[in-house]
Amino acid sequence: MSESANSFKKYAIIVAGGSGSRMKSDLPKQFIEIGGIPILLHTLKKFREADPSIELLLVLPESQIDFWEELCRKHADFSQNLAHQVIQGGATRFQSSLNGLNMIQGEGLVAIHDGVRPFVSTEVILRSFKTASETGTAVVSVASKDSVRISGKAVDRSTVRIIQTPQTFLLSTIKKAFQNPELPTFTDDASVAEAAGFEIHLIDGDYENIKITTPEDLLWAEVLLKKR
Ligand SMILES: Nc1ccn([C@@H]2O[C@H](COP(=O)(O)OP(=O)(O)OP(=O)(O)O)[C@@H](O)[C@H]2O)c(=O)n1
Ligand SMILES: C[C@](O)(CO)[C@H](O)COP(=O)(O)O
Repeated sequence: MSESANSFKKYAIIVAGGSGSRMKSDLPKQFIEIGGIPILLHTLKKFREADPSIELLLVLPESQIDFWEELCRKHADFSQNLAHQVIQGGATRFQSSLNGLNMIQGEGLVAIHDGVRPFVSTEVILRSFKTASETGTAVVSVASKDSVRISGKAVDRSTVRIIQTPQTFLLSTIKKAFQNPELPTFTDDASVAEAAGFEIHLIDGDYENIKITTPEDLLWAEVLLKKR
C-alpha cells in the first residue's frame, strides 16, 4: 500500500444491523453459512487478510449479539484471528454506520462495508484505502452490464456506475457528513458524504463483490467460494 495510506490508522466498520427482509430466511442472512462458515466471518477475514493492522468494528442488532458470540465460539478455528469490537446497530443503515463511527476517536481512514459482501478482494480493499488517503473519499463501483432506462427513458450506459462497498473515507470527512440530519434518500455512506458537499471519488470494484440480498445470491455465493 502507498506510504500515505500507511501513515493513517485504519478501521473497517462492517455493517450488519439490518433485518434482511428480502432474503426471507428465519436465520438472519449474515449468519447463513457458505462453505460451512457464516457469511459475516468470511467478510471479517477479508479485511484481516488485506491488512492485519485494520481495526475491525462489527455492527449488529442488539438482539443478535449473544447468538453471534456463540457462532464465533462454534467456529473458533476460523474466527481465532478475527478480533473485533461489536457495536449495537440502529433502525436504519445511517444509524448503524453512525453508531460505528461514534466508537472511533481521532483521525484515520475508515472503510464502511456491508457485512453481506463476503467476496470483496484484498486489491479492492487496499485500493479504497489508498484513494481515500489521497482524496478523502473512495467508493467502489462497477459498470452496468445491462442496458439502463430511467423513468422509462434509455440512458447512455457508459454514464452509469453500480455502487458497491467498501466506501472508504478520511474519518474527519465522514464524521462531519454524519453530523447532518438523516435524509430518506440516503442509501449508503457516499450519499451522506455527497449531501454534505464532499466530492465522491469512484474507484473500480469487481463483479464478484456481490451483496447477498435475495435467495438466489446464495447460489452464486457457493459457486464463488468454490472458485477461490
Ligand atoms: N438498519 C440497518 C440496515 C442495514 N444495515 C446493513 O447494511 C447492509 C446492506 O443492507 P441490505 O443488504 O439491504 O440489508 P438489509 O437492510 O438487512 O436487507 P433488506 O433490505 O432486505 O431488509 C447489510 O449488511 C445490513 O445489515 C445495517 O447495518 N443497519
Ligand atoms: C451500500 C450499498 O450496498 C451500495 O450498493 C447499497 O446501497 C445498500 O442498499 P440496501 O438497500 O441496503 O441493499
